[in-house]
Amino acid sequence: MSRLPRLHSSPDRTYTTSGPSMSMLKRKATDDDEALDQPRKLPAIGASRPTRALQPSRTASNLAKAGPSLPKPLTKPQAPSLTRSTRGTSAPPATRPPPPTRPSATARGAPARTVRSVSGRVTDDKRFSELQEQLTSIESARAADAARVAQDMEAERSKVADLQANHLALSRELATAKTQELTHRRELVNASDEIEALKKKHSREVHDLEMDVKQRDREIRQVNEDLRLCRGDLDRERETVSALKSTLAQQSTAHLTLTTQSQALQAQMDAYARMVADLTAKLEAAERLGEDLKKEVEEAKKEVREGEAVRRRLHNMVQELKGNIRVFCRVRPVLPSDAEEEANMVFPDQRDNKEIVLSSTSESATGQERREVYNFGFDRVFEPKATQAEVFEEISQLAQSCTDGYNVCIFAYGQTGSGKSFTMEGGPTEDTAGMIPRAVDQVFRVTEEMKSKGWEYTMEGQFLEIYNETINDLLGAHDFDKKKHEIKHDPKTGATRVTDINVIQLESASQVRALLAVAQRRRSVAATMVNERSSRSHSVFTLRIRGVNVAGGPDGEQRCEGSLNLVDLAGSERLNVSFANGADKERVKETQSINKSLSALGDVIAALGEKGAAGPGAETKHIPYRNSKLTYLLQNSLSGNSKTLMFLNLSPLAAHLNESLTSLRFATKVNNTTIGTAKKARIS
Ligand SMILES: Nc1ncnc2c1ncn2[C@@H]1O[C@H](COP(=O)(O)OP(=O)(O)OP(=O)(O)O)[C@@H](O)[C@H]1O
Repeated sequence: MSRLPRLHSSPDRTYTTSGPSMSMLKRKATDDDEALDQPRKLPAIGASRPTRALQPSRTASNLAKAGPSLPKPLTKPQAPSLTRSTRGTSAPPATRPPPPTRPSATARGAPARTVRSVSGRVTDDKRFSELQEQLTSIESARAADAARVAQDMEAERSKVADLQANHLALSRELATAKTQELTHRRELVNASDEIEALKKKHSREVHDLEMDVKQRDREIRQVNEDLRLCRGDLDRERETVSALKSTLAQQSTAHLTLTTQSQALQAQMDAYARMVADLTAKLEAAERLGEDLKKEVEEAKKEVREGEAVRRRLHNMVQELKGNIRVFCRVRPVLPSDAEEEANMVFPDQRDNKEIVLSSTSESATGQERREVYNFGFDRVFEPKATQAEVFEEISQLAQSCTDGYNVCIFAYGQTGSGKSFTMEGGPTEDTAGMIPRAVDQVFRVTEEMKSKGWEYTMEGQFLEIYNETINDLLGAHDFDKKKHEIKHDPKTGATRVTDINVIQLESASQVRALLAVAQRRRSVAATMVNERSSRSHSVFTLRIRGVNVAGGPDGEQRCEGSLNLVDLAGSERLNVSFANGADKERVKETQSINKSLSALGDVIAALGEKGAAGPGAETKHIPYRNSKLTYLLQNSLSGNSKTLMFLNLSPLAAHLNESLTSLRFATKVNNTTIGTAKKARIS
């Protein structure tokens, strides 16, 4: 607010010339005018200056002060008195020479009085005219002063008028300012309220934002965790995809043929194929001929089904003739990493490939060189140069049996590093793919073909390992399976179930391969002195297959259920080979557990052989399946209508000769065993 000049509140205030001069007032007014443009401080309402008494005007005082220099105001000039007593104040000063003594009238006579009176009158007239002049000048000075005073008065009046006008304007301004102040105060109050409300709103918003930020932080942490898991999954998926890609590349040119089927069966099959073609042609013709020929079509269909039943019976017969338990021996090639000497192994039977002969030389006590020769015969012996495709050719029909409703079990047995995993799982390329992926491919291919004969199949798979007599799910959600699994057999259906194990519906061969890759990574692998990445557990891949034929299959059967168990056994080496120093207790425990389960497997096979040899009536013979988790799990695949194949994998190195001989003797025992109804032809 501007600092306005304080004005007397009373309208009748009298301004005197002792107040601020005009120029000051003007300057002040100018300052005030300028100040009006600025924010001003308004005077407090009702404040007023103390009223001052009206002062004599400067002109009057000036006049008063000019006393000594100016003649005193004059009274009206009077004629001089002729008597002393009538002498007025205008008598000449005392210093004046005393007037001549007047002679009395009697004494002086008239002429004397007349002289004296004329001279006095002349003096007085002179004096009077001087006074007259003084008076005139005084009066003119006074008139001039009066005019000046009047002028000053006029100026003061106009100033007063200006000030009053100014006062009025300021009063109005004050009133306006008050109104504005009130408005501003109201606005201020409103603004304060608004600010308060805004502050509250702001603090609410800040609080909300803080909560939001915390929520976002939590979400970010969650998202980061998800991201980490996703990255882990992605890495795993990438590995799977790369494995799948390589597998796919292998499969693109894979060509598997079934050549081990007997000539007779093949001829029969061809005949039936021709017959099916004829019947199909007849069927088409019959359909064209209409309703009358439907009966013939039905008969033709029946013949097709009967043909399929005959094929199955013949196929089964061929398998049974080959023996329900068979042993294949496979020797791995010498690897670039093998530093040791090669063992002496020969394969004399080049036509049927059923023999292997090992020989060793040692020095006798007498210093003579002693040569020992060991001759073994099996259903088939594969030399180191045998390819995966050649090996699979021999087992493909066995794998196919599971689509006909049989339980099939294929083992790989042998010491660590002898090539079990290579045989069962194989390498990443198409050529090196092992028995499991090839068998799975074949099963899917066969089930596809069987669709044309009315069969619809569903398949499911599980993959587990037995490590230290504990079952571990290889297809579980996590790398380390903490669940406790139990093996349950259904005596009515002969089905085997493992509790809490992941059983996955299988839709395609590639899906199975992806699962196998995941399972393979999880297998318990530990370092030993013999093989850097030695598998110290038994892995069991089980593929269960269920077929439904609504129209009825061979022999009118409408359902069949089979299983394919592919077992990669842990290394069979003896304790003292792997752990000569016995330092690693965990490894010693592993090996003891492995040896226990492998000897339990041998015992079960031996007991089954004894039971088979005893013939009918030996049903009650005890088979020690429960002696190990492995034999208990495979109980239904080692007896009854099951078909069992054991691969004996051998190392070609001389350093492993003793282990190889131990394995060969065990395999011979198994090979000499007869299980079930079929008699195995012995060739040794
Ligand atoms: N037929 C073969 N052709 C080429 N390489 C082979 C063959 N058999 C085995 N190998 C190689 O020999 C090495 C050992 O084989 P593998 O791991 O299969 O032995 P293993 O018996 O399964 O051993 P473990 O008991 O430790 O699992 C591997 O490097 C494998 O690739």
